[in-house]
Amino acid sequence: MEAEVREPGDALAAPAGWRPLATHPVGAIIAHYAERSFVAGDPTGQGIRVRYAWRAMSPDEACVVTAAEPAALAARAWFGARAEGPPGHAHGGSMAAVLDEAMGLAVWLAHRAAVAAHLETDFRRPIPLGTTVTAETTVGPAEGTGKARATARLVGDDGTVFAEGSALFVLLGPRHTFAGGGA
Ligand SMILES: CCCCCCCC(=O)SCCNC(=O)CCNC(=O)[C@H](O)C(C)(C)COP(=O)(O)OP(=O)(O)OC[C@H]1O[C@@H](n2cnc3c(N)ncnc32)[C@H](O)[C@@H]1OP(=O)(O)O
Repeated sequence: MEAEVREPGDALAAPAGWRPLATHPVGAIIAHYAERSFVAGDPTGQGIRVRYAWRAMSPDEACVVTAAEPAALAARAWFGARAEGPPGHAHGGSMAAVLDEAMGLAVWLAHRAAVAAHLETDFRRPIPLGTTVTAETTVGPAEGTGKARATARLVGDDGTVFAEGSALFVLLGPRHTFAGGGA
């Protein structure tokens, strides 16, 4: 039997100073993919609900990237009964999945479409089911032949850091085969 879990209500709304991802010219395209994804693609389900947001960045912010109009990406994420791992708490895989997708989409927004090549996660505190957290991301500049590093953390509304992630993304080019696909 699934645990009784508090619904997020308005808690998934963009934080103050942030706007829904679909209102950003590039973000609108990215949001289209997020709507289909395993992580954010079930906005009313009992697993993970994720809503992305962006804000403009000033050129002197630490994680400035190469986009013409630098933008930061964050997410509000809620963990429901189907995201359960330890009793009453979020599964580590669900936390890592939120970190992975938030970092990935932040790289898409800063650079271009990319896939994770290497992902690390530190789990700092268990997330009680029914909790809404903010996924904060940073993205570094493009490196080498086309890769970028990103970080993300899941932060509670009281400032609790539940998990931290870092990842290397490979920026997709003509030699890659990720467009389309499926059976
Ligand atoms: C809604 C949208 C979702 C957003 C996405 C969310 C993120 C995801 O979950 S993506 C899905 C999970 N990821 C995958 O399935 C990727 C599977 N892996 C692959 O397809 C390939 O290994 C791929 C594309 C990452 C790299 O392949 P390829 O481009 O041939 O790599 P390659 O040329 O060897 O390496 C490119 C660079 O990356 C580096 N690199 C590649 N893999 C790694 C790795 N695991 N660790 C460290 N460095 C690596 C290489 O050293 C090289 O560096 P440099 O440019 O300095 O020489």
